[in-house]
Parts: sequence; C-alpha cells; structure tokens
Amino acid sequence: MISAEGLSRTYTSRAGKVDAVHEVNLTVDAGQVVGFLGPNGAGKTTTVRMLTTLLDPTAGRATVAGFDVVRQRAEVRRRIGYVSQASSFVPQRIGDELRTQARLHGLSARQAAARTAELAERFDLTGVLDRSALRVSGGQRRRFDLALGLVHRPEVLFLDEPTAGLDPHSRAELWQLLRELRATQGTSVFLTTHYLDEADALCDRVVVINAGRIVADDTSDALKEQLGGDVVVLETDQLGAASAVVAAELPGCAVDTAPGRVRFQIDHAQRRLPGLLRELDRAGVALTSVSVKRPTLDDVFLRLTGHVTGSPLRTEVAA
Ligand SMILES: Nc1ncnc2c1ncn2[C@@H]1O[C@H](COP(=O)(O)OP(=O)(O)OP(=O)(O)O)[C@@H](O)[C@H]1O
Repeated sequence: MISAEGLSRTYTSRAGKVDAVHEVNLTVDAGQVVGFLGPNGAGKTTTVRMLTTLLDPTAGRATVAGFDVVRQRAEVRRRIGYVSQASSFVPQRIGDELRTQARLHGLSARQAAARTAELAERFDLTGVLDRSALRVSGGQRRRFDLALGLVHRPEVLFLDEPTAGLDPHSRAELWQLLRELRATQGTSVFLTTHYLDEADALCDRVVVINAGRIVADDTSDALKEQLGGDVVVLETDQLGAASAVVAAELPGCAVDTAPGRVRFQIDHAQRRLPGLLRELDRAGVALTSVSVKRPTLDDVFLRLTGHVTGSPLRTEVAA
C-alpha cells in the first residue's frame, strides 16, 4: 500500500542545507497499521508530506496505493485520507462540511447525506451535526477530523498525531475507534505519534526515524526483545544463597545484588521463572517478593535515538 525507496528531501535555505529525510526505505502492506515515531525534527512530517503528495522528494521515489506520489498525484490523492495535526479551520457546520466533502468526492446529494449519517453514527457526532467545528470539544473535533478523512473510504489513511492534546478519556475513545476501523475496514494506516504507548497499543509495526534516517522497523515486541530481556528482582535476606541458585540455574546471567534484593536480566522471564523459583524453594531461600519488568517502548526509543521523546502525555500527567 505504501512503498518508498531512497526517499529523500533536502531543504535549502539561507542557513544552509538540511537533510530532513535521507534515503528512507519503507513498506506498508494492505490493512497494516504502522506507527511512525521520532523525536522533534526527526523528519516525520516531511516524510508524511511527501507520501501524501504535498511535497516533492529531492531524491528517491514512493508509491501509495500503487501510484507514484509525484507522477500520479491525483490518483494518489483520490485513494488517501490525511488527517493533519493542525486540523483545518472549518467554520461550516459539521454536518454540512461532511456532506460538502462527500459531494467533492463525487457522491450524489442522496449518497452524501447517507454517508454523513453513517459517519456521524460511527464517530458519535450525531448530536453535534448542526454545530460549527469551532464549538465542539477537543475529542469531538478529532473525531470529526477523522470522519472527514474517511468520507471517501480511502485505502490508506495518514494520521498526524491523532491524539495530541486530548485528555485521557477522549484519547481512549479515539483508540477504540481506530481499532474498530482496523478490524472492520481493512484500511492501511500510517500514524505519526509522540506517544510510545499509542504505537504499542495500536500499531502492527513501529518505524523509528532519527535525524532523517530510519533507525528501526519492527513490531514493538521485537524491538523490546532487542533490549536484552526482562528485569527480574527477587527480594530476600538470603542474598548469598539466592545469587548462587540464580547463577547455577541461569549460567552466564549477570547477577547484581544490593541489600535485600537480587536483580538480573533474562529473556522470556515468564517461561523461565517457575523453574528458578522451584530451585530457590528447594535450596531453602525465602523470598518476600518477585517482580518482573518488561522493557517498554520508551526504553527502546531512548536507546535508538538517544532522546526522551517530547511526549505530550508526560507533560499532561506532570501538569
Ligand atoms: N521548510 C523547511 N525549510 C527548512 N528546513 C525545514 C523545513 N521544514 C522542516 N525543516 C527541517 O527539517 C527537519 C525535519 O523536520 P520535520 O518537520 O519533518 O520533523 P518532525 O519529525 O515532523 O518534527 P516534529 O515532531 O517536531 O513535528 C528539521 O530539522 C526541520 O527544522
């Protein structure tokens, strides 16, 4: 559905040249939901603008829904939906805007009214169809943006930070809608986000870009696996005996002890812990607690990019 080879964009300004996107290779299959992550200035928007025909690449090529983004711009546009970060200024009433968009995409007046009713129902907008998009809540506004992007039943939907600025409740609602969309429509989705948990929860694959280059492209689970397994902490007063059992059962595993606890890292802890716990019990080691921490996508992101993402969620939580 999306294919990019060597896709590049260099900006030239008075300050000099910026390699905003450098030789990006990318594929997104039909029905896949791919999260596109990167720190500020990494090249996400530039990539999305090229894939949505809004900006010409300076090198390389890309096809979306089978059409070239430069030579077959109109064909691409007909088949994609793009919900941008800054939703457009829409003074019209929500219902009118949905109908107008449907007519612009070639639907008859009757079909446009039917499509509007269908989208309003699906995105829970029925009660606000007579209101201007400037007079609804943030969550309703994002749902309206999404409905607008889907009016013409696009094959590929581009979402630029779809839940930025939403409160946790509206965010959860939007996640649910995106999951339903994926389950029922088979639409391919390319979603940029700063929220690592969003990529984890919604996406089949995560592509990480840093300084214009793709630095990871895999499932979030596979990326987490690369971090070297789960961190296990055993709380016990019998440090010597506990570390000896761990060392014997998990040869080569680095064991770190501190007063009251033994800590180590292993792959697939859930599968390997029961056997280890049996051996500890057999050796007479009393444990007061056992905890397992899976690496998070934040850990992966930090390792790949060296940045802590400017996650709006964290700011919200902290505020
Ligand atoms: N029109 C432009 N002229 C010159 N440089 C630009 C232009 N647009 C973007 N850049 C530069 O290109 C790089 C990539 O920017 P881009 O907006 O694609 O990043 P981003 O990953 O979307 O960032 P953010 O998460 O902050 O939105 C940055 O260094 C940016 O300053």
